Amino acid sequence: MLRFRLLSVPFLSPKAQITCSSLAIPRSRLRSQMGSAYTTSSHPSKLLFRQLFEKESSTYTYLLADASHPEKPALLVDPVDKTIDRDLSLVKDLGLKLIYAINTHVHADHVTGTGLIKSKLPGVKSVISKASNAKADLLIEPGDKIQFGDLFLEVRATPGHTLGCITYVTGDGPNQPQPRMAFTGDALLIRGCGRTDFQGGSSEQLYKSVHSQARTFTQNSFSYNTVEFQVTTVGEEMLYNPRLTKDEETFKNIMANLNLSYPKMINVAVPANMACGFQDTSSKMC
Ligand SMILES: N[C@@H](CCC(=O)N[C@@H](CSS)C(=O)NCC(=O)O)C(=O)O
Ligand SMILES: [Fe+2]
Repeated sequence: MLRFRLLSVPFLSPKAQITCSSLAIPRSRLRSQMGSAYTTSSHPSKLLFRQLFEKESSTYTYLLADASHPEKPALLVDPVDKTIDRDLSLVKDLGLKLIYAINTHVHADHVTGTGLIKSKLPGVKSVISKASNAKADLLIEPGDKIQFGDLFLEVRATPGHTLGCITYVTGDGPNQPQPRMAFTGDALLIRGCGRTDFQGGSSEQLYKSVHSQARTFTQNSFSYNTVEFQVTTVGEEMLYNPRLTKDEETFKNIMANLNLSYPKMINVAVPANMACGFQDTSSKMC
């Protein structure tokens, strides 16, 4: 049974909103796309969804909003410092009200934009897991529910890539988008998974957390991550993922022998991301 703790934000009405957009879309086309709700089945969906790319780190940010709500509340998942102006410009163009800037984890490959967003839009709340030990306005825990308009994201624990990694999952129930969408950060990648040799990483935890969460989804639920453009499904990964389809011991052996070089930003990004991306970690803005 999931424990839901509703996060309250003073200016947010009981209904919430989300929206997303790709950088590749010329600004002139954005307004015309705004009216088309993201829908993947005959089930009516109010979710607008955009995937945004940051080319230096090759990472993705997701913008989600409840387009049917009068205030069009929105949130950004894994914003990058370098692309904040672009993201906020898009939020403005689409007539959205950004209420949350959320991280899946303390990233090693880019500096988060959550602090910069707060400095430009003081009403926005930064969000990260309590278990990450990072600073944010809202320190979420598994079972929490992040409401935006009539839509919400569930908070699921998927630790193992780093300490306190979270997967955010679109809500279940009437008027929630179907199939469900999971924002997995770097926990589950397409035919891969996050490495486990960073802060708080554990191949045992990653294996267990991804498998236990996967069992709670239908096979056609979507999985979006921070480092790959395409979407995959939970069912596809449970069948074809070359790491996670192995038994746990084989998985641990694979993960112990990846021999990957470290991301070039790691020594800057990890300390800054403990405080919303600020180099001055005593900043009051986080
Ligand atoms: N040398 C690469 C390193 C890329 C890398 O470490 N990617 C991370 C996700 S970003 S924290 C990862 O977990 N990769 C898993 C994998 O199997 O590749 C670089 O410099 O970018
Ligand atoms: Fe990562």
